[in-house]
Parts: sequence; C-alpha cells; structure tokens
Amino acid sequence: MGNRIFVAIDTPDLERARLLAQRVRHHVGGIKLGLEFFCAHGPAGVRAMEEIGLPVFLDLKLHDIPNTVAKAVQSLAPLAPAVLTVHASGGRAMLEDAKAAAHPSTKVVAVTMLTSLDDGDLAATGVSGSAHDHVLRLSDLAREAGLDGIVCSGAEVKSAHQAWPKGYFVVPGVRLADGAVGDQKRVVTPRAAIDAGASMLVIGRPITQAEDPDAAARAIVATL
Ligand SMILES: O=C(O)c1cc(=O)[nH]c(=O)n1[C@@H]1O[C@H](COP(=O)(O)O)[C@@H](O)[C@H]1O
Repeated sequence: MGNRIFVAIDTPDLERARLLAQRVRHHVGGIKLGLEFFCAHGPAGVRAMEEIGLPVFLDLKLHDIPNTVAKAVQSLAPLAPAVLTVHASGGRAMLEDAKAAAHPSTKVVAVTMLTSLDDGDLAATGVSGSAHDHVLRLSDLAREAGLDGIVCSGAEVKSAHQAWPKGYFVVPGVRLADGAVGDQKRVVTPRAAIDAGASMLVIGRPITQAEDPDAAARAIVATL
C-alpha cells in the first residue's frame, strides 16, 4: 500500500510551493493544491507542480449550478488531476454533471461537511441533526450520483466507509495528539483516521509550518 498522505500546499507563492513539495516528496504520496494556490497561478501553476512527479489533488471545492460546474470541470480536464473536489451540497444533478465532465482518470470526490464546522455551526446554517448524520446523508447522495468518494472528518469515516465499501475517503483535519488545532473543529490523529478506513489523509500545517517539514512528514508516517 502506497503512502496515503497528501500534503496540502496552501500558499500563493509558487517558489515556496515547489520547495515544500520537493522537501517532503519522499514521505508523502501526493500534493494537494487548493484555492489559495490556484487563484494565484491557475493551470500553469498546476503544470509546474506536476513536474515534481507526485500525483496532484486539485482541491477547488466547486459549488454552483450544474452547467457552470460541468463547464469548469471540463476546463480542468486537460490537467487530469488525480483527485478533484466539488461540494456535495450542490445537489445530485451538479454531482452527476461534474463526474461526466471530468477526465476519466480523475477521482471526483464530494466535500460533505467542512472539518472546520461542528454541530453548532451546522444548526446555524439551518440544518438540524448531527454532523455525523449530515455527512452520511451527503455521502449517500455522492454515491448515488456516481462519484468516486467523499471528503469527511475522521469522526465519520468509519460509518461512511461501512455504508459505501468501494468509496474513496479523503480525511483532512488531521492532527497529532499534541498538535495545534487552529481553525479545525473535527480533528483526529493520522493513525485513527487510517484505522477508521481513510483512503487518503490530507495534512497541511502540521507539515508545512513545521521547522523541518521533511522530518515532520517522516514522523507522521512513523505513526501509521
Ligand atoms: O477538501 C479539503 O481538502 C478539505 C475539506 C475539509 O472539510 N477540511 C479541510 O481542512 N480541507 C482542506 O484540508 C487542508 C487542511 O489543512 P491543515 O488544517 O493545515 O492540515 C486544507 O487545505 C483545507 O482546505
């Protein structure tokens, strides 16, 4: 089994992104590029990062009407990212059209409920019930729409995996027991996420903000 850690390269600085990816490349299975990077550098930046030779997860969390999302996904298809995110709450038609427009080799995964939110935040958006139930509902929707998997926290991945054994489960909000949580609310350790059935761990600041990112990535791998 390959390394399931994707390092979140959250920076608008292309040189820093390259340097970070190169430093940790032997201890991660891929790199995740998100809005911060993509807004600054677009497809050319993604291509520049692809040259490092690691699989690229393009995390744009697309969420709009079906036609707009499908056209955006179509525009991204030449980049053939290993993984691409859309928001599950965009609804079934949006999810189906996103999957149909993606490069055939791209896993399209649906973000369920952001790991920076808790039950109280959910209630404030007008959704009653627990984060757990909300994630499970959105996971069913993603499966029915033909997506490859979902993004959820380590607290829900076990149930989601049981309900969808062939799904691909991306887990962010990963922290070592003594690590700073920052803006994340639903966090688990790397080991707990893997034991619960995560297919991929997304880890950003615990690696990228460490004094020695390479050593930090190596230390996390050692816990798995
Ligand atoms: O889709 C994601 O990757 C994602 C979904 C989610 O619910 N929570 C979440 O934190 N992420 C991303 O995962 C990364 C987490 O970064 P750290 O909190 O620094 O480890 C960031 O790049 C987020 O954009």
